[in-house]
Amino acid sequence: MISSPPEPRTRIKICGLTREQDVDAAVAAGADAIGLVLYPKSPRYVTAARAAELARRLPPFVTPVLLFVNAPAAEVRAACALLPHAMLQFHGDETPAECAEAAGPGRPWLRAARIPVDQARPFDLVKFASDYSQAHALLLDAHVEGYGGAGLSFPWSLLPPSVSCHAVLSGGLTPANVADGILQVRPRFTTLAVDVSSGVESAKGIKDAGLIHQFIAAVRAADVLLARPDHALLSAT
Ligand SMILES: O=C(O)c1ccccc1NCC(=O)[C@H](O)[C@H](O)COP(=O)(O)O
Repeated sequence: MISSPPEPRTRIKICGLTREQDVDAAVAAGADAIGLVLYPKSPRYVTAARAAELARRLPPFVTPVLLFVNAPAAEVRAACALLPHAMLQFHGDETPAECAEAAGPGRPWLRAARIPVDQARPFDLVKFASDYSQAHALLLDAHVEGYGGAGLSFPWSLLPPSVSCHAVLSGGLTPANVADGILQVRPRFTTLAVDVSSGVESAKGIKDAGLIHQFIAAVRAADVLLARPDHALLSAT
């Protein structure tokens, strides 16, 4: 059971960056983390060397996150050697033991929980959180072909009322729906961050600085609402 004080602001990860100007735009807008996709089948793929080049632009306290899909542990370790401060995101079918082995001791990792968009297919998130209890947080994403980054949401209402873990809401978030997502989902978890890729893009792997700013402004607006003592009433109406 994790017990943390309430988060004053929602942390934000912008995922799938491939260009210097997009890293700079994410930082300028106030992102807490950037995601670099080390999955060769992704249209947002970057090599580990390119990821390290992009991550060198980051100021202190903005975290690079390396995303893998079913990569061998040796490949993960080799990338970590180039980006010693990176966090990891396992977004495939990795077991808890495979995640722990690839990350090695002391390096924090996120595990994607790929939640069916079809309401008829049950997904036991409480059991998943227990199975992946060594994860720093669960990243809640829609179960899509190609593993992720498809811009599709899962039905947030299907999430259990209470799960004792840190969570990152993702999957089809946009400047228009992220505030609603935070209001609906944050009360169910120990803390909640958000993650976006497609919703701030003009094309796959090409981010739009204006959309990144709009997305982060919408998150901040949700934070202001959540800080109000009557926020439960507001989100119910
Ligand atoms: O971005 C990809 O191409 C990708 C490929 C394989 C696995 C995961 C991938 N991306 C993950 C993400 O960008 C996010 O963590 C998440 O899926 C949200 O993506 P989006 O729905 O596009 O906002």
